Amino acid sequence: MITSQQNQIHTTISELFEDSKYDKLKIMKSAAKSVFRAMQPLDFKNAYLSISKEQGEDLVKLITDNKLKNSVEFGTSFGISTLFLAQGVIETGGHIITTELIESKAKKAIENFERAGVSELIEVRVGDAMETLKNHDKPIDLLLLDGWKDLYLPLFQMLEPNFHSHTIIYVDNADMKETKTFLETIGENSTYQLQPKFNGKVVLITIKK
Ligand SMILES: C[S@@+](CC[C@H](N)C(=O)[O-])C[C@H]1O[C@@H](n2cnc3c(N)ncnc32)[C@H](O)[C@@H]1O
Repeated sequence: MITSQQNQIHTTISELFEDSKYDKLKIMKSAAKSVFRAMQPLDFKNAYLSISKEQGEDLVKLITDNKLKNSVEFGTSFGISTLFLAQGVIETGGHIITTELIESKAKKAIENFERAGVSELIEVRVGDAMETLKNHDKPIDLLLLDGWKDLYLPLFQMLEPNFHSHTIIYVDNADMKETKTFLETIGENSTYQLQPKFNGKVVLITIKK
């Protein structure tokens, strides 16, 4: 049963990666439009901006190796990373809360989760993560940060009461300027340890034992 479900997820992920090959062009067009102002999520309403296949496979391993169940994701986009999370939590008996600001993206992601047969594992919250996750009061085993970088710190601080000794925070785009500032702040806190991966594109934050 799990195998056929895994195949269905795998097929959907492959189709989405195929569709995402036009992302570079879309990103360039959006960047050109926003020369005179900071780029905003809406500028990328048609772009996947997804994690790589290698990162996704690594996330699945991280979940299964550490038996992570309760996952929270900031930044769903069209759902590629969420589907990798689903591949992991199917094995551990867990589930996912994911949140996306742009309604049309969330809608498409929900369709993709249905197509992959994993809707029952995923709760999609549409809106600003600072609102949709505001009253979260359940233990978080895995937090995936992959939304707008200026929110990494406030969101981390807001969700911190839900962390426990085995929580893993997966920080994507760790090499971006704003993320580096966030990581410097977290690095000053003796509670946490930071482990770079993928040549610094990703950093894992864990609780010091
Ligand atoms: C890098 S993309 C996420 C890619 C996705 N995790 C993947 O790998 O397939 C970032 C997403 O975060 C969303 N986002 C930006 N600000 C947000 C906010 N305040 N709350 C929720 N989502 C937000 C953007 O609309 C965008 O779709």
